[in-house]
Amino acid sequence: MRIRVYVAGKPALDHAKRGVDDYLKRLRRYGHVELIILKAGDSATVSAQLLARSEGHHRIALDERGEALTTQQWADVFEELEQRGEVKTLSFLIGASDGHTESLRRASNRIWQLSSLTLQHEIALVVLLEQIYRVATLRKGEPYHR
Ligand SMILES: C[S@@+](CC[C@H](N)C(=O)[O-])C[C@H]1O[C@@H](n2cnc3c(N)ncnc32)[C@H](O)[C@@H]1O
Repeated sequence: MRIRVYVAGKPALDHAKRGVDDYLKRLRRYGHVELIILKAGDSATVSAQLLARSEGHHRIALDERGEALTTQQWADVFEELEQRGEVKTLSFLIGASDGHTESLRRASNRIWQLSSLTLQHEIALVVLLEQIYRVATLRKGEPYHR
């Protein structure tokens, strides 16, 4: 199962860029995780791009009001989707500064939060990549996840 992470606008904050590069590099050992950077814009434009680019994928929208799961629960969902074998691409969708549109929410398979705090989208991206990395190490029984 491939994992794609969609975000609008290239990370501009220095600390976020370093975090993104670090986790993408670490994730190379664990298979297909791809970051796709879309054109920045308002909520409606970004949500429309996210929907178009993730057509046919299993969509997980990231939203501070979403379902709060533990890292182990994320790993269980990844495992279950892989076992079912129906999902070729799992896509995480990060929204614009005004968040996702209602139609994107409705078209998503799941809506997950990273915390109940509102995060700057580049910070949300770093936290998301770190969790994807943590799940990968957890599933392999590696010591990073303690
Ligand atoms: C600045 S936030 C948008 C905040 C916006 N006021 C809202 O109500 O959604 C930009 C994007 O970062 C992501 N994000 C920010 N905080 C998050 C959190 N705690 N959990 C999950 N995603 C988050 C979401 O994808 C969100 O659409």
